Amino acid sequence: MNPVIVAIDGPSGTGKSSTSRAVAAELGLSYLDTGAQYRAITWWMLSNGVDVNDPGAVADAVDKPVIVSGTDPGKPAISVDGLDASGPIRSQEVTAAVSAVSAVPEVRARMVAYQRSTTAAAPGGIVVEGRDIGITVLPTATVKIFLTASAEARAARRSGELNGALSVAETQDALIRRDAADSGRKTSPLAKADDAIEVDTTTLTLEQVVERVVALVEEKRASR
Ligand SMILES: Nc1ncnc2c1ncn2[C@@H]1O[C@H](COP(=O)(O)OP(=O)(O)OP(=O)(O)O)[C@@H](O)[C@H]1O
Ligand SMILES: Nc1ccn([C@@H]2O[C@H](COP(=O)(O)O)[C@@H](O)[C@H]2O)c(=O)n1
Repeated sequence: MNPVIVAIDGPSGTGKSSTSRAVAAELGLSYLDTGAQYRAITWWMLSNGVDVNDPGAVADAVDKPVIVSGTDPGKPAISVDGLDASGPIRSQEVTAAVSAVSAVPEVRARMVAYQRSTTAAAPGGIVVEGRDIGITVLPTATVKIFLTASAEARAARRSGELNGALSVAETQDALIRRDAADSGRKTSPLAKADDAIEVDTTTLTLEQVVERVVALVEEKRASR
């Protein structure tokens, strides 16, 4: 039987990473965080003096960094040129620049090829999370989920994580700006696939979301 491939997309802060890791762990699947890859290439561009607002300069440098993603849901890992990048890719500087870098078509082409080869190399199946997985990266995924949540709920969740570095209102503005950039770009924008199942997480606990997604995957597995 073909391996189970689960695509989880949605706007920022809807719970994609937390849900995807827990679902993969529960079902014994691999896990791929594609947002971490776009963050990693952005971190490399910033660290190497590339103007992230110049698409030509970003495209010229696209093949230079060596980015390697781990696929163990219990131990998410990402390295750039052999260095652990899991901390620096979460900085505010990277978060503010990532939408500009990820809009560059050459960046997307490189990342999508890597995401597809990682999926093909996961014999037991995989959960892949991002913005364009269901439509562009893995259009034949076994199950497609699109997570949503109100802007207020997402901002409250995120600002709790940032230990007060930004107010809830500032966090909400930043999330809305990033979603607008990600939804508005020409190449492979953030969007829900027609055959994706939408799960609104606003009033659900993480455990409830995981339970729902696991049930949807099990249902699909049983009907194959
Ligand atoms: N259903 C939920 N209820 C409450 N908090 C949640 C829920 N799901 C996730 N969270 C919390 O919200 C925060 C954001 O979750 P997570 O990083 O999984 O979202 P994301 O969609 O991957 O975000 P981004 O796209 O910005 O990387 C985390 O602190 C997480 O623990
Ligand atoms: N499939 C994807 C995944 C992510 N992006 C871009 O990366 C940014 C960071 O993603 P996080 O999930 O870590 O917040 C996101 O804002 C997008 O710009 C993407 O383009 N495609």
